[in-house]
Amino acid sequence: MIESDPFAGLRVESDGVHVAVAVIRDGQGRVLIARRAPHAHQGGRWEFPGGKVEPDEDIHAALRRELREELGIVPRRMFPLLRIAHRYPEKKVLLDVWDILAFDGEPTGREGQPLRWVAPAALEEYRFPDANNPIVRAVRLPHQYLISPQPVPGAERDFLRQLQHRLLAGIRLVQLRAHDLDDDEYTRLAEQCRELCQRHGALLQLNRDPGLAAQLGTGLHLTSRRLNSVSTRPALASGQLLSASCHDALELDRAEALQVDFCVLGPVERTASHPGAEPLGFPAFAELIRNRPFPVFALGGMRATHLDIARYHRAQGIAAISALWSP
Ligand SMILES: Nc1nc2c([nH]c(=O)n2[C@H]2C[C@H](O)[C@@H](COP(=O)(O)OP(=O)(O)OP(=O)(O)O)O2)c(=O)[nH]1
Ligand SMILES: [Mg+2]
Repeated sequence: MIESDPFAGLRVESDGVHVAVAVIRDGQGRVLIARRAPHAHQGGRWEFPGGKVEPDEDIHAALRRELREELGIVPRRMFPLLRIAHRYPEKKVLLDVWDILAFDGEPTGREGQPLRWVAPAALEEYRFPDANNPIVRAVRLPHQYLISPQPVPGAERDFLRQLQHRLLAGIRLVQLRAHDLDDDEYTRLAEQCRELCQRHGALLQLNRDPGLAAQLGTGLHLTSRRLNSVSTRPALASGQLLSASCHDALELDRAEALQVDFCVLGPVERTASHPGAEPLGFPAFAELIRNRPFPVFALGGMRATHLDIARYHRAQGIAAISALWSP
């Protein structure tokens, strides 16, 4: 079954060339890439399969046709991933990127193009067109972002034990949110979390001053207040991700200006942790993240069962405290 797009039927508002792009995954989580013909636009670079949407097509028809023509497969289950408007010196494109989770057939390079199945972490080794950077980032991120509850001072061991359980259960992206700890307590706990996360191949985002993340070599998560107060992107080494909390279009604009690697946006649903906040709902969430060149997680009242509806609305996935900490 093909998941429909909440924006299907809407004509593309960009004046760029609308391109259907497929992130095709196999059972091991590897992603299929192809090498563009030498004389094509962006020739010789690696790409995610796809091509231009014809004037009489919607995005699903274009994906089905391109995947049949280029690879000989039929997509069965897909979610929208990102839409990226990018201006090359010679042309503008709007990459409409879809995650293909199930398909029929065995992909072959039907136009003679070399194909490769690549682990997400190895995508960095390939040269893609410049517009593809957000796609590579989204492919490498998981679909669940665990935000820690406030650790009780003195009960750090219980906290770390629970974090380990969650990592063993498959959590791969964690934010240490602990505003109640003083700087020394936070730093000690952050070092222990970093070690645990490293051991499980998970990414850790520190929600503290930027210097600590730089010093410990972790990612950095900006609260919306910090997002609004920093004027330049905090210095982090490559591979250390910058994320931010956003509530509205202005904060998403700021995040975009700082070139964040990903965001959370909410509250999408009513949530016990912020009872006064008016929820956005998924349609407004989808409208706010439309054409943002970075992955966005839905936050606020999310449970694991919201994952499909969130992804249907083009979220990277869900972010949550209690539902992911003690499900
Ligand atoms: N398919 C694909 N196109 C990309 C990617 N990144 C990127 O910038 N593009 C650009 C390059 C091209 O300008 C445009 C896609 O055009 P295309 O050459 O694949 O179009 P097509 O399959 O319809 O082929 P044709 O009709 O031009 O022969 O989008 C990507 O990852 N995959
Ligand atoms: Mg193509």
